Amino acid sequence: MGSKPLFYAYIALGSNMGDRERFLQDAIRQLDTHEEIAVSGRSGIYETEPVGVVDQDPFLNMVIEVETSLSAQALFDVMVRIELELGRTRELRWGPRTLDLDLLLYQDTVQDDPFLILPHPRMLERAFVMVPLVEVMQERGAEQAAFMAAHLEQLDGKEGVILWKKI
Ligand SMILES: Nc1ncnc2c1ncn2[C@@H]1O[C@H](COP(=O)(O)OP(=O)(O)OP(=O)(O)O)[C@@H](O)[C@H]1O
Ligand SMILES: Nc1nc2c(c(=O)[nH]1)N=C(CO)CN2
Repeated sequence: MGSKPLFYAYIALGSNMGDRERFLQDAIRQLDTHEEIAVSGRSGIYETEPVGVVDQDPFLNMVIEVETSLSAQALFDVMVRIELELGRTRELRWGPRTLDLDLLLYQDTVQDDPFLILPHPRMLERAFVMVPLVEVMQERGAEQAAFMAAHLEQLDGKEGVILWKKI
């Protein structure tokens, strides 16, 4: 990534259609292949109950940490392109999807552009995001790990209950 400054970001991945694990692994590989993105940490993969539209198959969810020289918007653009390439269907909000990529955090950026809100506006309510996020942050010794862990305790598994940790 040359001599450009590097930024940290956390990305949530979810899939509940087709070969779910394959979609997650392919998305990670595509992100890591980008010359300005390096995947620097990953959580385990969790199977979780669907939140929102509950009458759908369980999800696999995980969170990765990336180092990037891209801006938040440029990183998000890459994520959207990967979602489209891996064939995500977008018919129903909170409905089934082959691959969903959400940008949770980009450094300590706070912004409310409706196309890219940071931190992700619903992350603190979702066990399927917070459990793997805390796991990867603690592993990486990230600055905000303790803050996120405190939020996780308050969550008490209300939304997106973890069914089991797969890997
Ligand atoms: N931090 C963010 N990460 C991902 N999408 C975001 C973010 N901030 C705003 N958005 C916007 O949210 C919109 C809806 O995203 P998406 O289709 O992934 O929703 P969803 O996955 O069904 O639900 P949710 O947003 O609750 O996860 C997109 O148009 C996207 O631009
Ligand atoms: N368990 C779980 N439920 C969801 C998920 C998800 O990733 N995991 N994604 C949704 C749309 O963002 C809606 N509901």
